[in-house]
Amino acid sequence: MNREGLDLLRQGAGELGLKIESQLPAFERLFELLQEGNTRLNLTALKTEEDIVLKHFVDSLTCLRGNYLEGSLSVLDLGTGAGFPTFPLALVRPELHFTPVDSTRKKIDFVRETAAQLGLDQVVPLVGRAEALGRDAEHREQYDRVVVRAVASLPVLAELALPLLREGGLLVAQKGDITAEELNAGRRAAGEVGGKVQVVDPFELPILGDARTLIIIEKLKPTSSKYPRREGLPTAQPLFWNAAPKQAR
Ligand SMILES: C[S@@+](CC[C@H](N)C(=O)[O-])C[C@H]1O[C@@H](n2cnc3c(N)ncnc32)[C@H](O)[C@@H]1O
Repeated sequence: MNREGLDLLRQGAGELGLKIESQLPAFERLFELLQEGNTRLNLTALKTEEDIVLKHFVDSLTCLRGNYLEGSLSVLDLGTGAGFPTFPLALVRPELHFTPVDSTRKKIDFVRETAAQLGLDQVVPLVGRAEALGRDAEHREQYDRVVVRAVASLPVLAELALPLLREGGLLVAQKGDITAEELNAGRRAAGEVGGKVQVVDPFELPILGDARTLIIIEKLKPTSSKYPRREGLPTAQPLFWNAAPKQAR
């Protein structure tokens, strides 16, 4: 990473109230590994240094707003892709235990190799679909937190994530500008799967000013064994919502 990239990272993290001076070498290494991985595997659409620093690293760190990820918690990252938000969060919060999950094996292979290169023993990746893990006793109702960035609309996320959370656990969903319709469907879906939307926190991405919303859903009671529905259905037929299923942010 060049000096401009490091300055952007320092500044972006600083705007979030984070001091990351001692982690900068690890972020530089992550940047290199991501660039190598992109050349080999075409992992992410973001390729410029500024985009990777601001839209992957700083954007992932915004999940720390509101202090919902403090302490020695088990955190499942649903649809981690090339390891986001897991890697930036794991670098600045080493006490968190991460299970980054993705249905694409080549992405999880990359996440595993990268975690090993960065010495992040507390990051243990898993290939799988959230629908299957949510019905597997080894994973159902086992996690303190589910974090998610850029995977699906809020009603889909509620159905996929809430079965994985223990009672009292939180879904921390980092999204773009959310419409009233999506939020309304998300509230109803959360109720259906045993949760409640507790916080809707709109904010701007540091430096770029892009609209973001951090949504916190708390799991209040066990999820009905009806959920999650079979693979693909939560996305194809989102609970309480007829809008385009592919909307990710
Ligand atoms: C747009 S990418 C986002 C990746 C990453 N969270 C980020 O912020 O860069 C969405 C990822 O979610 C994964 N995904 C989508 N639905 C999933 C499911 N039901 N279970 C597991 N992974 C899923 C896809 O394979 C893809 O890698």
